[in-house]
Amino acid sequence: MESNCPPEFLAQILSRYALPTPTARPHVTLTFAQSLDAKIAGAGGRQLVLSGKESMIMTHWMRTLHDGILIGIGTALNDDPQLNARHLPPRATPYALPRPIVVDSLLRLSPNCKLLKNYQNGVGRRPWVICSALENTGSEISHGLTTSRLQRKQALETAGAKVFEISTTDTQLPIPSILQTLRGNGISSVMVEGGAQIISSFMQEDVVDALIVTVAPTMVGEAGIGYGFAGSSPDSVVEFQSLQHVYTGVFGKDSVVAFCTDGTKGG
Ligand SMILES: NC(=O)C1=CN([C@@H]2O[C@H](COP(=O)(O)OP(=O)(O)OC[C@H]3O[C@@H](n4cnc5c(N)ncnc54)[C@H](OP(=O)(O)O)[C@@H]3O)[C@@H](O)[C@H]2O)C=CC1
Ligand SMILES: Nc1nc(O)c(N)c(N[C@@H]2O[C@H](COP(=O)(O)O)[C@@H](O)[C@H]2O)n1
Repeated sequence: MESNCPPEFLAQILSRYALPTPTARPHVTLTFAQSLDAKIAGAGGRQLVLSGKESMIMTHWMRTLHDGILIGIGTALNDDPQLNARHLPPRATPYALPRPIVVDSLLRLSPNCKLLKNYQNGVGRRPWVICSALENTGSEISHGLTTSRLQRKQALETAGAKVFEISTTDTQLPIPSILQTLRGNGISSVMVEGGAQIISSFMQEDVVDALIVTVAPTMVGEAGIGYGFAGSSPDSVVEFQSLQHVYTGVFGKDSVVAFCTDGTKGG
């Protein structure tokens, strides 16, 4: 256990994983850092370091608790993240590293990204890429992709990625199918780190067992990137009935608030 994580926080979060894993999907922890005005990135998607040192360590510690860590291709392309636990203090027993999972319908991920470089250098788990089983030529052209779908798949596999194809008729990959694929391939717990569209989709599907939000004392402004919820309107709010507040704490300058389900949903 890391000293940066208060025992009551640990107890609440770890109790989620003591519950039986749902049969149809992994345990899902949705976590991100936001400003006071609920932005997770700057104008045009500029990556912001919102978390201070203490809450960032908490996030890295959380990463080690999960089998997988999932992001959308928007975050992968924008941030080129590593998704490891490098901010944790060194210790004799290596930390468990989560498997990076990128949701990427069209296979836009770069074979030169840090996730693949780290894997090639033996300092990261093999990344998994989840894509659509169907080609979408219109979208591929609009994203300026010049190589064929098969060429992109082969380039990613050559670089070390494992590619999973999911059937979909939608422009986006269905979250339940993604989760089912992960569960079927040995992932019992997944930490979803964003970005904006992925956060919105997971909230929309109501498949979140733990929601852990770092709130930094920062204002980003209206041009910043936030997440949304299609079911909400100016006249109504959407309540997550199954999420109960379990912890609020101070990590350096940030507040971290955690909600968990009672473990009865998920099938
Ligand atoms: N503060 C924080 O904690 C964090 C901030 N960020 C920030 O978020 C921003 C990126 O967010 P965003 O651009 O929204 O990108 P996302 O990382 O949310 O990826 C979105 C893309 O994922 C693909 N996708 C496929 N299926 C789905 C689905 N069911 N739901 C949602 N997306 C799906 C789509 O691309 P396609 O159709 O090509 O498959 C979509 O455009 C960056 O600026 C980053 O810095 C990111 C993480 C955490
Ligand atoms: N917890 C947290 N705080 C912030 O301020 C952030 N910007 C993020 N971003 C997420 O972390 C990823 C970067 O991870 P690495 O440092 O490369 O390991 C980034 O892509 C977002 O998913 N998170």
